[in-house]
Amino acid sequence: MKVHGKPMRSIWLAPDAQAAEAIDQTRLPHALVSVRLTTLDEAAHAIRSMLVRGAPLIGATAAYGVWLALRADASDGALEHALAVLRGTRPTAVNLHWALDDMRQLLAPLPPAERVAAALRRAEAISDEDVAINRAIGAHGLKLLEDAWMRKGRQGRLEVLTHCNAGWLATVDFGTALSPIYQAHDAGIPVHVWVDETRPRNQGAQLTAWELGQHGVPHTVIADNVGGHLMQHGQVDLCIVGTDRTTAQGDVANKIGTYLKALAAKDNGVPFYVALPSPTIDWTLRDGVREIPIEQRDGTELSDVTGRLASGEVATVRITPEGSPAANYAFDVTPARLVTALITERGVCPASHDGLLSLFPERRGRAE
Ligand SMILES: CSC[C@@H](O)[C@@H](O)C(=O)COP(=O)(O)O
Repeated sequence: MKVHGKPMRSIWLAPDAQAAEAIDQTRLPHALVSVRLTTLDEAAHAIRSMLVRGAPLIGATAAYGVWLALRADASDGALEHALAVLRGTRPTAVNLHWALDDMRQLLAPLPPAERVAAALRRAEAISDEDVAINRAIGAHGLKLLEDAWMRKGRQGRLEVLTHCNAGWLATVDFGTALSPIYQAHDAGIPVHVWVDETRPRNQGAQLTAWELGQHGVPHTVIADNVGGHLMQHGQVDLCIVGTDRTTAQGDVANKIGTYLKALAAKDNGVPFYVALPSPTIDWTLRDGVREIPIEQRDGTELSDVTGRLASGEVATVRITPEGSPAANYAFDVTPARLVTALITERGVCPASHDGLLSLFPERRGRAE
């Protein structure tokens, strides 16, 4: 996507080809700065502390992290160590495991002398593939938005609600949930986006609002609890969110609070779409509520809030009483029955095992 008129991705190879560079998302929207990742530890830190975040971008960063590790030591032991370190950074997004399994399959059989160049090539390819996938998700999702706009009689605005950030910042480019929105906006559909603030880390208020603003998409930030009210009053035509892990039967884990939006959508007859690239499908799992590991993060993300003071200084302040413990569940699972359809790079399908197999027939009959 473009920032200040210049094309930009969320992660890229540094011009000197000695590091990966990524936007530091903890600094947005107050500052657009990049961070240089030169070692395995820096890549792992970037994922763990959410300088980079969003399932597809976590996967791409991990792939670069393997390359960075091998530059220091390309032995079998170093490769296994790098994979283990990166695997331990965040538990819910399965794209991380997908990327690491992919890197291992490619690199383990190679002689150590060939591993560094091969790792970089594959990390670059994973990034490029993510961009192509998200463009295709946008094209398939656009048809749904066009249909919704037609159903509305092309009157007023097309009102879309999204949760968290599943835009280009969460991927290498274009985003998943936001990709159809960008394409619809570019096609002249008057889209307006209700942006859930997405406590506690405020990815909606800080990242989605920034992204949409950069692209000129009309949007309004709302507190997380507003969506149900808007849906009851006919102010949401459809919801689109991303996902960090989708099971083989179509259950989806996404940012905490997604489930409540899906319940409200169901109660109000509002279509609830989930956009995902195929590396987000975990074909080994069925029952998302019982089987998907849910990340719990430090309670300070809840008790402390960061923002810009009137002076322009960015500061972090505590909002809860000293001594009150905070529980910080980062994701929840929306059962497939609440999902109207899944939007993938291969097309749109029902959120079910049969639906997914209709788009990914090569998985049929495979031992999960
Ligand atoms: C295309 S991104 C899909 C999800 O990764 C996104 O919706 C999300 O929940 C991100 O969570 P985060 O904790 O910011 O990594």
